[in-house]
Amino acid sequence: MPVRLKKRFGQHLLVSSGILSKIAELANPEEGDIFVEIGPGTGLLTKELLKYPIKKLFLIELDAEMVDYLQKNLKDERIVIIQDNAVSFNYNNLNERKLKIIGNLPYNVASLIVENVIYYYSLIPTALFLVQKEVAEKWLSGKSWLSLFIQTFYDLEYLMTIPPRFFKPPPKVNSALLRFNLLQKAKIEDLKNYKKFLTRLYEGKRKMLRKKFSKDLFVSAGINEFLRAENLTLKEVLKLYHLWEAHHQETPSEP
Ligand SMILES: C[S@@+](CC[C@H](N)C(=O)[O-])C[C@H]1O[C@@H](n2cnc3c(N)ncnc32)[C@H](O)[C@@H]1O
Repeated sequence: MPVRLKKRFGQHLLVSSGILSKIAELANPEEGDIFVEIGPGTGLLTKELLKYPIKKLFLIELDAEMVDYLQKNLKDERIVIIQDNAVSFNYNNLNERKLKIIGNLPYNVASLIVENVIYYYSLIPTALFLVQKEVAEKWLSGKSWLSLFIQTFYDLEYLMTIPPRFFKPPPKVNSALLRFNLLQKAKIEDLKNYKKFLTRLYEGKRKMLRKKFSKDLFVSAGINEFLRAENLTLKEVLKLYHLWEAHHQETPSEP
């Protein structure tokens, strides 16, 4: 029985077999790999991945009806189906040391799902995500808190654009496939604190830096306090964060 597709779960299934097999290939599945697929839906991409000699494939799907469909239709001893929310999923609970992630993400919560993945970066050397093209461009831009948060840990590669006609039902927008490659050096220990700093820095992007943190912070970092967050490089943001973290500078300067 076919499954009823639900808008609230962002269910736009990728139905082009050529593109599905290309995406699986681009995920670079190797013998012995442990994969996690976020939002497997009816399992079309899942089946492509299972053609490779991977060791295990965890499927995280929120929709109970899809979970039921997968349980009945996908028979492979390497899969573990988990009904859970990828926005808050705890990857440590899988008890694996290394996970490769793949997902044609539900567009309404793609940013939240990716933010959650970043908290587990030390487990995840690489990830492949299909998202709304505009969202991919935002993550690549280096001009939003999440873009900086992602790029602190991962190098992003834009792999391809996929037009609406390859999905069922077709979304209104183009989609983009992005690869995340873990950067060698992790530079941050307290990611929640880093998020707190970044969201404050990028909130009201047009505001000058001096409105957001104490002037001393910018003097210590040698960064012009009259600049705006969107003008900063990742290196400068990290410099500011480490100084802020060390000195707990909280108060913005006087106007
Ligand atoms: C865009 S569809 C992709 C389906 C399939 N992978 C494909 O490529 O055809 C997104 C899938 O994510 C599931 N989903 C939506 N929100 C979710 C969440 N918060 N956590 C996990 N899965 C979710 C939807 O039910 C749906 O199956």
